Amino acid sequence: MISSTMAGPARLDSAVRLVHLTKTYPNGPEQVAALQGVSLAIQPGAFTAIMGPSGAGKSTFLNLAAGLDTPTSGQVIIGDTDITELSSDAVTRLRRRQIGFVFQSYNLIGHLTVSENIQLPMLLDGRRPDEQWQQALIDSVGLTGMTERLPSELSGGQAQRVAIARALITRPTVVFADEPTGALDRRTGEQVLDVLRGTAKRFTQTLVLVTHDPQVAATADDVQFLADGRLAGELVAPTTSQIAARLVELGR
Ligand SMILES: Nc1ncnc2c1ncn2[C@@H]1O[C@H](COP(=O)(O)OP(=O)(O)OP(=O)(O)O)[C@@H](O)[C@H]1O
Repeated sequence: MISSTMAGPARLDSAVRLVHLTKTYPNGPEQVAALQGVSLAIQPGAFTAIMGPSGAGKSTFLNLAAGLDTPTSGQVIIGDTDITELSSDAVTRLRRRQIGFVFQSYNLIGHLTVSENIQLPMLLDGRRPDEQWQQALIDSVGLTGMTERLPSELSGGQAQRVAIARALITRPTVVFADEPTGALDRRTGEQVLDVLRGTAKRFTQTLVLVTHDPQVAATADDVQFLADGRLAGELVAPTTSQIAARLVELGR
């Protein structure tokens, strides 16, 4: 699973490795230190939840780890590639091939059908979608028969299933999800989480998920806590109440 002590030099068996990662945002004349030296290694196939109080740096962590944003200093290593050494075009290519990202707000393209939305990452990468794989994904996330609908004709849960299929169409090695159940009611959120976790397991993908919800985090292999931009402990296979207690300590 994860260990912050595993984040030292060269470990090729990590799916994602962060080394002394920092991110500082300008805020008028001041600077906001959103991440302050985070080192972490995540093993292939692990399901890791990231938790912490509001403003702790969770989204920043995820955006940097997924190559959506660049760190102020430190390294992000996906497989055996240090993406902080790549050009932005090369990061985009690597992201399109190895990384899937699921946002809280689905981020579907309104005038494209379900099927077209799912195919988009392949088309943007100049590749033809594998029809068998696409159908397997559609069936796997429970969208059979809905492929010609527009996003406006979907419920929130269905829209998030489309976003999950879109994240997986490129067969990424790592899937990052930022509050993927945050906009859904509990029952729909649980179903969407089952889909995300189930597909990640079936296709041996590493899953890194930011959540505020202790029940969601309790389904992970382990939970990493962030507070004030720093790692603030780990719980392996925790219960919901252990997670809730830790969040209270951190002043959620
Ligand atoms: N683009 C930005 N410009 C300036 N400051 C930012 C920017 N993005 C994030 N921050 C600041 O960095 C810190 C960490 O933000 P981040 O969104 O990563 O926290 P979070 O743990 O995801 O919070 P939440 O749970 O509320 O979503 C906060 O103080 C935030 O205000």
